[in-house]
Amino acid sequence: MDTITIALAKGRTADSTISLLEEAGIHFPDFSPKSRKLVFHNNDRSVKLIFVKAVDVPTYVEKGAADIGVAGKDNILESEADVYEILDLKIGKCHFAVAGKPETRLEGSQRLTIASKYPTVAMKHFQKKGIPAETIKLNGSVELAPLIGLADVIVDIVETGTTLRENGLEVIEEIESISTRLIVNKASFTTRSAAIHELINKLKSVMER
Ligand SMILES: Nc1ncnc2c1ncn2[C@@H]1O[C@H](COP(=O)(O)OP(=O)(O)OP(=O)(O)O)[C@@H](O)[C@H]1O
Ligand SMILES: O=P(O)(O)OC[C@H]1O[C@H](OP(=O)(O)OP(=O)(O)O)[C@H](O)[C@@H]1O
Repeated sequence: MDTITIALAKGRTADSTISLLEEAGIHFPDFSPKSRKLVFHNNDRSVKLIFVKAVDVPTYVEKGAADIGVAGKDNILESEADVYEILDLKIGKCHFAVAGKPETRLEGSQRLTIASKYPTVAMKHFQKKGIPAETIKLNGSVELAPLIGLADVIVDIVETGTTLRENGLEVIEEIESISTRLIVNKASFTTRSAAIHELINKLKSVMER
């Protein structure tokens, strides 16, 4: 039997994604949220689940190491991976925003320095606005950058707004909504069409409930 490989983001969206797959009738008996195991099979071994860093999911799918991926729209946009985005799983909801100190103005600046875990998204956004900008890539705690003068503003994920608020920052501009998406490798979409569509349809019917 042909096995479909799904790359799933470790981290905060993993448990909800597993629950969704279980609701769709795809069970992983060995899975436990605390486990350090990275590879799981479903009961009939038709689906293999691999756990990868959230940021790496689009790469695994683009390169064909996984047929399907479950990743945040943030990482899909940042990677610019050449994959099909098929389904919005409506989990991990948040949005991209430009944020900074309350007095910060974007317009009229000579050249903005933007700190972000998402430099490609940030640069594209400011290019579209016609505002000269340079990016500094950070890997976390991005909210620190405007506070200590490393950058004028940040482009980051905002969910509840707590992290911004507790650091005296504000949303200056919302960029776009983020949620977890199902992506598919372009070759697999053709060569494994039946198995992939079966899985997509199972997930769709759970989403419609
Ligand atoms: N505060 C948040 N609220 C809701 N969804 C979020 C939030 N932060 C991130 N996400 C979504 O969840 C996905 C996984 O986030 P998670 O924090 O687990 O991974 P990460 O940002 O790569 O962190 P780490 O570097 O610690 O592994 C992100 O790609 C994004 O789509
Ligand atoms: O609006 P909120 O609900 O406060 O959520 C937003 C925060 O969550 C994410 O950080 P994460 O927890 O992944 O930490 P890190 O990127 O700083 O490591 C994001 O980068 C923000 O800092």
